[in-house]
Amino acid sequence: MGEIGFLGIGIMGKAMAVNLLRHGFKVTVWNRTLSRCDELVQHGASVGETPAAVIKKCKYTIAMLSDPAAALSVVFDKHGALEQICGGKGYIDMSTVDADTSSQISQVITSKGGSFLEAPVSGSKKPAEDGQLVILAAGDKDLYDQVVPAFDVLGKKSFFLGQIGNGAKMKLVVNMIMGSMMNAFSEGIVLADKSGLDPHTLLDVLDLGAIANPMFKMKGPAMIKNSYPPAFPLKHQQKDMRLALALGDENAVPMPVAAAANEAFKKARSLGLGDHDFSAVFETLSK
Ligand SMILES: NC(=O)C1=CN([C@@H]2O[C@H](COP(=O)(O)OP(=O)(O)OC[C@H]3O[C@@H](n4cnc5c(N)ncnc54)[C@H](OP(=O)(O)O)[C@@H]3O)[C@@H](O)[C@H]2O)C=CC1
Ligand SMILES: O=CCCC(=O)O
Repeated sequence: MGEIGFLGIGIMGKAMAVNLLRHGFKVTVWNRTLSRCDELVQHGASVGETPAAVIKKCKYTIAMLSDPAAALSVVFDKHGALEQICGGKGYIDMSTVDADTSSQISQVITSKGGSFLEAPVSGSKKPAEDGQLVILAAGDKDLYDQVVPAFDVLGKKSFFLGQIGNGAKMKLVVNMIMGSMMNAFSEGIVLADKSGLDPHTLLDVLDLGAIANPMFKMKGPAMIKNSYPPAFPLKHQQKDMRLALALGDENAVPMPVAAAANEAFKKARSLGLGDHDFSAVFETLSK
C-alpha cells in the first residue's frame, strides 16, 4: 500500500497508528498538538508538519478526529488536506461525524480528483490497540478495496455499506443505543445499591443473563468504584447522541429514551466530566 498518512493522534488515532506500525506499515503522522507525535516517532513513525504535507507524501491518508468541526477544519483550513489532494490519492475519514459533514468532505476531495471513504469504527481504546475494531465504511468502493490490507490490521471485521453517509449513520445508530444502555445500566447500579443490594452481585447476575454484554462487564466494576479512566471520552459520546438525535429529527423518528440519555450526558459535561470515560454519566445519579 505504500506509506500511510495519519491525521489525529488522540486516544484512538494513537492506538491505530501504533498498530499499523507494529504490522510493518510505514506511517507519517500529524496532530494539531504536534508534540503528541513524539511518542509515535519512538514507534517508528515520521511526522508531517501539516495535513497538507502528509497528503503530499502519502498515497492514502487516514483521519481520526474528535468531531465534525475538527474533521472539516483539517480538510478546509490553511495547510489542510484539500491543498494537496489530487488524482491517485485516497482520503479515509474514520472520525465519528454526521452524514452531512462526511458528504461535504467527500464532495471537495472528489472535486479535486481524489477518492474518499468514510470509515467510522465501533470499538474503543483496547480494541484499537488489539486490531479488533469493527469498520463501517462507505463511499468509494475502489478505494475500499485498496485499503483492505490496512483495515485487516485495524479491525476484526469491515463492512462496506454503500453510498457516503451510510457509514456515518450506522455508527450514530450504534452509539445512540450504547449511550442509552449506559444510562439504564447506571440507574440499575444505583437502584441496586440504594435498595440494599450488592452492586457486584448485580453485575454477576447481569453477566449470566440475556442482557450480558462486554460493556457492562468491562465498565461495571470501575463504575462501582467511581473510576472512569477515559477510553471513550464522555464529550464524544454526547456529541454522538446529539448527532443521532438530529438524524432522528430528519427522519421523524421519536427517540425519547435517547433524548433523556443525551440530557444526562449534557449534565455530566456541565459537572466537568467531559474528558472522563462516558461511564462517568453514572456520577449524575450517584451524587
Ligand atoms: N475513544 C473511543 O473509544 C472511540 C472514539 N471514536 C471516535 O473517534 C474520534 C476520535 O476519538 P478519540 O481518539 O477518543 O478522541 P480524542 O479526544 O482522544 O482525540 C481527538 C483528536 O482530534 C484532534 N482535534 C480536535 N479538534 C481538532 C481541530 N479543531 N483541528 C484538528 N485536530 C483536532 C485532537 O488533537 P489535539 O491532540 O491537538 O487535541 C486529537 O488528535 C471521535 O470522532 C470519536 O467519537 C470512535 C470509536 C471509539
Ligand atoms: O464511539 C465509540 C465506541 C466505543 C465502543 O464501541 O466501545
